[in-house]
Amino acid sequence: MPPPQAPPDFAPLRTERLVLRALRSEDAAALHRLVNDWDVAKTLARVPFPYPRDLADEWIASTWEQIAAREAWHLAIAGEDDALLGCVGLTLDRGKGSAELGYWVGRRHWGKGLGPEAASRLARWALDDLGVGTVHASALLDNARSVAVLRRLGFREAGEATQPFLSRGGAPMPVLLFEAGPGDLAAVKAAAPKAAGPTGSGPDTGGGAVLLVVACALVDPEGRVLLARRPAGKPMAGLWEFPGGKVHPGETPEAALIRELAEELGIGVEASCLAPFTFASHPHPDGHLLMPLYLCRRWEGAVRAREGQALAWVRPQRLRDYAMPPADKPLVAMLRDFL
Ligand SMILES: Nc1nc2c([nH]c(=O)n2[C@H]2C[C@H](O)[C@@H](COP(=O)(O)OP(=O)(O)OP(=O)(O)O)O2)c(=O)[nH]1
Repeated sequence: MPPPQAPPDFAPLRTERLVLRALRSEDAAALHRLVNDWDVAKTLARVPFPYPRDLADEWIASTWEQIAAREAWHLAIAGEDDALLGCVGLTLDRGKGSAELGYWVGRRHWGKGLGPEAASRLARWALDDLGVGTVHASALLDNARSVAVLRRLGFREAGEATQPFLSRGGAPMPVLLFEAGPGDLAAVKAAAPKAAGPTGSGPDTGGGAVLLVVACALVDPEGRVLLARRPAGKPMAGLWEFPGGKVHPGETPEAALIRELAEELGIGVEASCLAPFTFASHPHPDGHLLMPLYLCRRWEGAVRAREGQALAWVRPQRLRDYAMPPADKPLVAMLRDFL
């Protein structure tokens, strides 16, 4: 049978913000641009780096064959405007009645939870519509963010393994294995704050989940405080904030902050150098924000913007010149008095 020349007739899967559809020939240039990026490729076992442009065309055609043969569903993650944001894939193991799930999202679209949103939709489709009993997934052992995402989706840890990574020239890399059955993912559906939407968990109802975010005022030897600007595409983009982020399930606030400071600023911080200072408690679209703020004057390495965010070292008296989220207002006043 000649290979298919056009995308198969696959009924797209939809999520709140995304469409998961068959890849098209026109996606090749965007796919190449997004995946030919070391920060994306390094976490993927089956993607070479650098990624040749021709491979994008070949890969897209091969996904059509796999869908037609009902062997694998490698789909485009598309936004509301149909633009390609990343890919999510499912490979069936008919013999075992299971499927392997994987996904990646282009760097410029990170930080919005798009990968987990796509992955959980495709995993549910595998369990509900394809009828597999187990969905497997894996993450590099040192990729704390991916590991936390899989746990948050409801995946259970199922051991460790070593897997060759094409992106690293075939080098064997330690990975954590995960699996989920129908019950696991159903539980996540109920627990995911974003899936509940603003109606069920609105800030003023008092019934919403508490969103635990940790933040840090890094203070340099001149007494200036570091602010970071929220990048375009994130909620509250353009506002200045204290570096930090959400506490993942199973993490302590200190561990979460150490992880965020390493990811965002490339610095190493000891838990003993994080001094609890105060906290913010404020309504938030995803529930109710509870944000401990730590002070830190000692860290390892030079602060640099690892996620393309603007950074500013600001004298306490000038903090009020920077537009910040409403939750931060009382924190700024306390810092000004204290420093
Ligand atoms: N880091 C930080 N977040 C703040 C501050 N003030 C404030 O309202 N927030 C809010 C903004 C966000 O809604 C939330 C932090 O979530 P985030 O999306 O930045 O967290 P994250 O880095 O874990 O990102 P992601 O994985 O969800 O993309 O807390 C602040 O000073 N620092």
